[in-house]
Amino acid sequence: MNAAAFKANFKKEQETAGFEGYKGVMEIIERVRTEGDAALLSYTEQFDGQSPESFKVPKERLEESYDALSYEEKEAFETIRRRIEQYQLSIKYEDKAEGEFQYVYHPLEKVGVYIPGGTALYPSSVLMTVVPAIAAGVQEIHAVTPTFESTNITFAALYACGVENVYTAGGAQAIAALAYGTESIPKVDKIVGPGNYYVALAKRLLFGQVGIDMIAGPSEILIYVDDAVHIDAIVYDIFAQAEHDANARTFLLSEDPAVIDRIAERMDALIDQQSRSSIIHQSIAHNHYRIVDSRESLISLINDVAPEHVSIQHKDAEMIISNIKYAGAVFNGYYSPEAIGDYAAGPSHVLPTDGTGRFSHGLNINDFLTSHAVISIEKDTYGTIAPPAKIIAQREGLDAHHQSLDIRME
Ligand SMILES: NC(=O)c1ccc[n+]([C@@H]2O[C@H](COP(=O)([O-])OP(=O)(O)OC[C@H]3O[C@@H](n4cnc5c(N)ncnc54)[C@H](O)[C@@H]3O)[C@@H](O)[C@H]2O)c1
Ligand SMILES: [Zn+2]
Repeated sequence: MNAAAFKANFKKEQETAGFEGYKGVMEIIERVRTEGDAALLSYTEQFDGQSPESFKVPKERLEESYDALSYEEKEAFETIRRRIEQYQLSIKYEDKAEGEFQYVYHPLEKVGVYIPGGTALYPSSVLMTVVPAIAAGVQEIHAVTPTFESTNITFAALYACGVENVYTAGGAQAIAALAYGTESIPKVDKIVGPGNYYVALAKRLLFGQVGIDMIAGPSEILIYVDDAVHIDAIVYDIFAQAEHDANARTFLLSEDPAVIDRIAERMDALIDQQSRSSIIHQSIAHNHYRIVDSRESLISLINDVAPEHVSIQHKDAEMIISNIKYAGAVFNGYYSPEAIGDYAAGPSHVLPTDGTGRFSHGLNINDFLTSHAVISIEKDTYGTIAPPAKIIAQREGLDAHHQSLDIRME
C-alpha cells in the first residue's frame, strides 16, 4: 500500500468505528447517571463477570499488594517514579506577572484516573498518570480499574504512588461514575488515562460534564526504517504494539520495499512464539500496514495521521524528525524504542490516538493545572483602550457596556 491509499483507509476506519459504538456507550452513561451504583454493578457483572461487594478497595489490599512485591520490583517503581517526576517538574508551566497582567496556575482539586485492566494490567499507566498529577499538586486522586484479584500489581503501583482512593470498576461505566458521581465513587473535575474503545468513547461523550485529557484509545505506532535497520528489533517493536489489543495498529514505512519484505518474513517466523500471539495475530490481520513510498509523501502522511507513537530508525532521523509537526510522541533512534517510553523514558505514555494528535498532546503535568489571567488595568492604559472598546460596544448595540466604559472616562 502506498501513502495515499493508506490515508484514505485510515480515515474511513476511524469513522466507522466511532459511529457503531455510540449507542451502546450512551446507554451505559445514561444508566449510571440515573441509577448510580446499581447500574455500575450490573455492568460490572455483564462485562467483567464480577460482583464486587463494594467498589472501594480497602487500604489493606493496596498495602498487601505492595508488600508482596520483591525488593527489585519496589526499587524499579521508585526509580521510574523519580525519573517521571523529575521530567514532569522540568516542563511545568510557571506563573507570569508582567505589568498590568498576571497569569496564574493552580492544581486541579479532584482528578479521576482510569487504569486499564481488561486484557492486561498496566502498573506503568499508574505511574504515567498519577506521578504527573501528584507533581502538579492535585490533592484528591480517585483511581478506577477493572482489576478484581484481591491483591495485584496495579494496586501495588497505586500504593507505591500514594493513591488511597481506588475502585474496582472499568469500561464506560467507570468513566460515567467519575463524571456524575455515584454512591461509592465521587464526581471529579477531570478524568485522565488510557483505555479501550469503550473508555475512549465514554470520555469523548462526557467531555463538558467533566474535563478529559484526550482520547487515548487503542494504541498505534508508525515505524519508519531504512535498509540498515536491525530486522528483529523492528519485529519486536511491531509485536510490542500489536500485543496491547486486537485493535492496536502498527504501520511500517520505508522507502525500501526489500526491507519491508525482510521484516514481514521475520514476523511470520516469530509470531507464534509470542505469549500473546493470538492478540497479535488479530491486530496484525486488520491493523498492520506496510507502506512504501517517497520520503516526502511519508512525512506528509505522518503529519496527516498524527500517530500516537512515531519511531524513526533511519540514518536521516534528524532531518525527518525536524519535519514532523503532529504526533503523540516521537522516538528517535535505536535506543529509543517505544517500549522504553512505555515504562521509563520520562514523558507519559498516555498519548493521543486515532488522529487526535492533530489537536491534542500527550498527558503531562500541565494537564493537571488550570489557569487564569488577573487583569489590573491602570488609569493611563484605560484612557487609551476604552475609546476603541466603546466603538465596538456601540456597534454591538450593548448600551450598558458603553455606559460602563464611558462613566470611567469622565
Ligand atoms: N494510549 C495510551 O497511552 C495507552 C496506554 C496503555 C494502554 N492503552 C490501551 O488501553 C487499552 C486497554 O484495553 P483493555 O480492554 O485491556 O482494558 P480497559 O480497562 O480499557 O477495558 C476493559 C473494560 O471494557 C469494558 N468492555 C469490554 N467489552 C465491552 C463491551 N462489549 N461493551 C461495553 N464495555 C465493554 C469492560 O467493562 C472492561 O472492564 C488498550 O487498547 C491499550 O492499547 C493505551
Ligand atoms: Zn506499548
